[in-house]
Amino acid sequence: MTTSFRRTPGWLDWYAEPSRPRYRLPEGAVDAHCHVFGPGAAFPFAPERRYTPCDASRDQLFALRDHLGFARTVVVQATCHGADNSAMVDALRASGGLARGVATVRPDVSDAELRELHEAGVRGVRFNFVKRLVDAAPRQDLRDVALRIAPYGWHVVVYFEAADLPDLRDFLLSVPVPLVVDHMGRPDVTKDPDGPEFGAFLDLMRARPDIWCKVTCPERLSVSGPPALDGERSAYRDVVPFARRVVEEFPDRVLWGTDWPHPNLVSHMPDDGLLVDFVPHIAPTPELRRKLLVDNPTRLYWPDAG
Ligand SMILES: O=C(O)c1cc(C(=O)O)oc(=O)c1
Repeated sequence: MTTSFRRTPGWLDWYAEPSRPRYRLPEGAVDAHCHVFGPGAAFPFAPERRYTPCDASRDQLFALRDHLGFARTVVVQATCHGADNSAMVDALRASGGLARGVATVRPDVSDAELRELHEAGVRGVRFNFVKRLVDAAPRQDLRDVALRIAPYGWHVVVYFEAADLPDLRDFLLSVPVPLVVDHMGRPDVTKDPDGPEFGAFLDLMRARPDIWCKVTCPERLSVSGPPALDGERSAYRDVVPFARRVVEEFPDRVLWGTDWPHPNLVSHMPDDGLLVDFVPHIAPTPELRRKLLVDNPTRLYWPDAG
């Protein structure tokens, strides 16, 4: 019996025919933030999910990787799969070592499960504080998880909104493993990049040398646009000052990714080829782009590759 899942009303499927980027990605470039969704018939979506996506399979993810010119992939567990990491692990196992993963685990996860996840290529866990996506786990549970994964050398990927940073800051700084912040902590880009809100995020980055930042998801944050559609090679201009600030101040601990298949977008679905052309606007030199796309993600996820 195959379970059929009905997409959340208004769901936007990923962009079917992405352009080729004009910007030619460097050798060894890593898409450091993307997901797989099911397919639902093989990997049912979690009952506690807050949305029901379209299918977005590992093979479709790898085809996009090759189309855009990435060499490697970091597959991040999507909240629609809860703590059932099987779709993500399946993608890692099918990748021939070209994909690493970030899992969602509960505090009672067994050591056998952690070892199996590590063997498959998982190198981190995700703590999600975005209220529309999950009921955030109690802080003590998250601390327990961090202690469980520390022996594996894993890090913690955190997803939060800028308004919640003041309340989260002390907890984040207490996590005893490296942190990787998704989507710059979702700044309000109508505010001043030199203002107190983004300043609080930059201060978090300055507080510890092992806090990394994904300068990702301009399509989620932009108010001004223009969208990465119809050949637009200079998209989401209001996000550029924020991302560029992070890249220039922390060049050795920034990462970039497509966020394909782009869950929960409502205004439009970006052409992933044009999204790649956003990168030169935020990393304006070849050296910064090599750090952002190759050196940093390789050091974090493939430390033995060198
Ligand atoms: O903003 C979002 O809706 C979103 C959701 C997820 C997820 O459901 O895992 O991941 C993301 O990176 C962003």
